[in-house]
Amino acid sequence: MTTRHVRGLPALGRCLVMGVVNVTPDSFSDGGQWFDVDTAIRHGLDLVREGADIVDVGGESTRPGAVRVSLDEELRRVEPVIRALTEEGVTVSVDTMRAEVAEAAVKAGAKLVNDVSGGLADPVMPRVVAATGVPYVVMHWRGHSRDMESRAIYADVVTEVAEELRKRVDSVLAEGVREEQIVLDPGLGFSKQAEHNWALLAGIGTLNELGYPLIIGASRKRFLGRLLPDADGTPRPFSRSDDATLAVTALAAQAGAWCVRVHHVAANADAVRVAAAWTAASDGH
Ligand SMILES: Nc1nc2ncc(COP(=O)(O)O)nc2c(=O)[nH]1
Repeated sequence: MTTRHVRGLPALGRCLVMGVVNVTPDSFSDGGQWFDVDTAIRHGLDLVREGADIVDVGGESTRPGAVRVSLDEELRRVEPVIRALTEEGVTVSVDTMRAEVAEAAVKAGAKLVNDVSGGLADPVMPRVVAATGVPYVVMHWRGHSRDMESRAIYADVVTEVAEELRKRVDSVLAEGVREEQIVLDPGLGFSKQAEHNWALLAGIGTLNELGYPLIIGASRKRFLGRLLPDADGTPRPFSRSDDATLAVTALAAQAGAWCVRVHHVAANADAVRVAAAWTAASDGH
């Protein structure tokens, strides 16, 4: 699945690396660092130099408990960054749940719409994505940040997430989105407890059986910190979770992820190449 081509996006025979530029004051893992437009643009270019194949630009924090920003504020944050990075030849995705932001982002040059709500937050989104024709990330989601944790209840998380993603795919296809536009994402950390995230990572093969490219977004998330607590039991902070992210990247790439969404690009760009070399050698046997 890692070599699957998604229209308008690089096809490199390996898992792609999507670098994150959160133009927000409050994202959980890097809130505020790239809130200034010029800083965000420079950071996006740095990520490409580090090896990012795609730069994901988001203007609204999706961390648990986050309060939504206005449409105008989200547009103000992302549009200039997307336009400037596109003008520099960068392949840009827009991380948004809003159809109007997605439409403006594609007009500014975005080549992929990354919708953490999978079309549930804004019912107009699938029609807008259908009209633009760009690839569309349908992520598994069970509600907005403010109360997503109350919905983290599963009897069999892999089966249920796969089934709910299948339903979202059917719904967006019915709105005119084409099969070849769809990319799926299990939504690690979104209405999931740590054990659910690990089960979904172990279930990448099952999720791939849905038949669509898969993005994995584990970078710096809390379940990694909880796995690696400090001596006093304190979960490792996100700022020191890049090494654990790297291990997930290599394993996810080898398990068949189409793309990983990460903050620290350079090391993860190495990890996907290691996974590709290892897979190529094992395929040779
Ligand atoms: N497709 C996709 N998009 C996402 N956007 C934001 C976050 C939250 O993490 P961040 O605040 O560090 O960006 N996670 C995902 C994810 O897992 N998958």
